[in-house]
Amino acid sequence: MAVKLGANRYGKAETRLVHVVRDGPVHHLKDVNVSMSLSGDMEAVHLTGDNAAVLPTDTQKNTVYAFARKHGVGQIEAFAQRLARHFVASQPAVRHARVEIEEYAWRRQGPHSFVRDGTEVRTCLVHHDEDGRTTVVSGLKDLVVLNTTGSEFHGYAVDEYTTLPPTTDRVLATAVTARWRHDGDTPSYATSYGQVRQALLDAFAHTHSRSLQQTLYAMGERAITTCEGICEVRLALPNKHHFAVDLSPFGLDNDNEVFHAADRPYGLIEGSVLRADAPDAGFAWE
Ligand SMILES: O=c1[nH]c(=O)c2[nH]c(=O)[nH]c2[nH]1
Repeated sequence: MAVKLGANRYGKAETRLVHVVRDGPVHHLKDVNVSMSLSGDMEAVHLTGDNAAVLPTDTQKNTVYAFARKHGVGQIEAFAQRLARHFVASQPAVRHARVEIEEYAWRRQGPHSFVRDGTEVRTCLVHHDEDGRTTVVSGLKDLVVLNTTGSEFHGYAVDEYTTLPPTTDRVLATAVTARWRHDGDTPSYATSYGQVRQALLDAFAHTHSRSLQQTLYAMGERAITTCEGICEVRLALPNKHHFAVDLSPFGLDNDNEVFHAADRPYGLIEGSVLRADAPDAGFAWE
């Protein structure tokens, strides 16, 4: 039977880097998790055990630390591009690099004191290939938001297994995972991040929701129409259900005041919102 090698990539996953910039008595902190995958002419290592084309994943990890020392970290999108370009430019067998970074936020408490800022995580995904094509996707995850009213869900399809009561007033809560694709030059990834995050929050807070799907579209639309340089937003919104507790056994009413915050199962609403003339995504999301 004829067998051949299919798609493959390799790299160091989850290099945890904490970088302290000592600016006199005032220190600055970056806390990131870097994962990379390299691909290219890797037939020999798989088929014959010839490792000549393989830059060890251990070296990749060392490069992350060395680059932090030499160039600093800065915006994660820029750090990821520096790493991706380095591997494609310096290793003849490497034709494509994929670098994914998560950044954990620390809020300043003093000149050298910090407190972890909630659960929210900033993310990026960068691809760079030997033809000089670079794609940049920025994002965030675990941004937890909740509206205590302004959310309805009724008029849905019904069959013999439907028991969900329609509602015109419910709690709407989710942990936002959002990723947005840049097309063209984004002058400042820091500014862009703040703008998109705010657009997502504004749309969540100010949309009178008839479904989480409608809220998802409003969030993506707000980001695309108000933030320069992004052409597509992908969102994943778990519906963190809040069920009003039946307090009638205790002779108590419950007018949407006491809820059971259910953990699982949860509805998972996912979708992409694009500028109508968005260019082809190529390998950006891979
Ligand atoms: O906003 C919602 N969308 C759904 O698709 C759905 N399904 C469900 O049971 N509750 C909800 N809520």
